[in-house]
Amino acid sequence: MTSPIHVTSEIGKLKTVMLHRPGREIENITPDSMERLLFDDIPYLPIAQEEHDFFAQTLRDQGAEVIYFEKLAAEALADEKVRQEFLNRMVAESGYVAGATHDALIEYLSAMNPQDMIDKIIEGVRGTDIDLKHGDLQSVSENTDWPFLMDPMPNAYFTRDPQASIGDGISINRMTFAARQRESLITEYIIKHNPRFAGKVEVWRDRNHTTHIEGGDELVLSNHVLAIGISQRTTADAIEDIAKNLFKDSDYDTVIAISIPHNHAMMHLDTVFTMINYDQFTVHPAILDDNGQVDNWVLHPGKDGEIVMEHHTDIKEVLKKALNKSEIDLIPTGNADPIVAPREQWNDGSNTLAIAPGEVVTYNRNYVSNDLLREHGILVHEVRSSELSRGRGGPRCMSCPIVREDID
Ligand SMILES: NC(=O)NCCC[C@H](N)C(=O)O
Repeated sequence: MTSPIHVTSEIGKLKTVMLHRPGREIENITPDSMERLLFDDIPYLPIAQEEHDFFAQTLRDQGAEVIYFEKLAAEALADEKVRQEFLNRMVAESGYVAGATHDALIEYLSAMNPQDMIDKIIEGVRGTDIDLKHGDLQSVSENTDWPFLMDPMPNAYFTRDPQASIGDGISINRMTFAARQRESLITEYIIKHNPRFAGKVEVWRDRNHTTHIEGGDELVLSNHVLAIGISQRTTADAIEDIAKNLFKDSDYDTVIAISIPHNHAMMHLDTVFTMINYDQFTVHPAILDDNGQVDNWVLHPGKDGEIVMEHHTDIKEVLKKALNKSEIDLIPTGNADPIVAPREQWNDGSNTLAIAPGEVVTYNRNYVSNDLLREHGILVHEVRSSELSRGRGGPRCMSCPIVREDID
């Protein structure tokens, strides 16, 4: 059976891509909750939506089918029994496994149609949304100075991270911070119950783990090579775990684990390193040492399902060998200027989304990086971002490829 997911590179022409349009969850961020919700400011929602619609239209204009996370979820939850099971798990993962608040949340959300319910869950549920008249000791003891019973999910528009399309399958990710962990529960129901995916997609690693991995760290470099960041969000043991699964059940036989700084600005590998052509990459200079080196480990299948690992530092040589290229062009963010590079990386100047070999979508605000890409022969489609980038993610972060054409 043909899988509805087919992604064997970072650069094959983008045919189908999953987005989430920012909603009221963005306006449920407060100065007090910003840091915990992984935001550095509170975007102005109407402009963020305008910018996101422009991004989506840019992808459509280049031939991509745009499908929406929130719509796929509502379709997946059409069946009453499935919806109840989902709701119980979502309320439990929001901190309520029994008691008056649990029951009131289930009652409140069950009364909605699937689309309204999923929109409300992403938006967040305030204490004032439900009438908790029949309080019990537990609900009285709950944290009443926090206005939400169920936190908003403002990072939902970064559809790159809760899952990753790899080959004809997917990794459904145990994410790192509580602010995002529930997003991949929605992904699980989309893959299991949405008619487009149900029963047709191999799951390389599911979210039922304690070790975590996020899609911003998972780069599909070819039909048998992955790069995975060892980052603030992805642990070495999760990399080994998914590598073992892929080596056993897929055509993937090489994983390049790249060690990057563990901090918020560079929370994923794709905030500092992306593939944009057969032999061209963007790279933030700060992840390389003075000799252009970076610690990386190349994983291959060993005997009896074990993994063999080689340590390297010359990332260009590793990429040339893994991708069978005679030369690799690493294009530095901000033209490696000591002021421009950190500024443009902060606003996701390295986080390009390739929509075809040598053709990318980037934020217009990173004009030094964009001009350098053009000097290296890259076709750059710029999208506006004054508000979207306040969430610390760019075009690659905001998109989950579902289908790309194979590259020769
Ligand atoms: N792939 C990515 O780099 N995604 C950006 C995620 C930004 C979000 N505020 C987070 O910290 O998870």
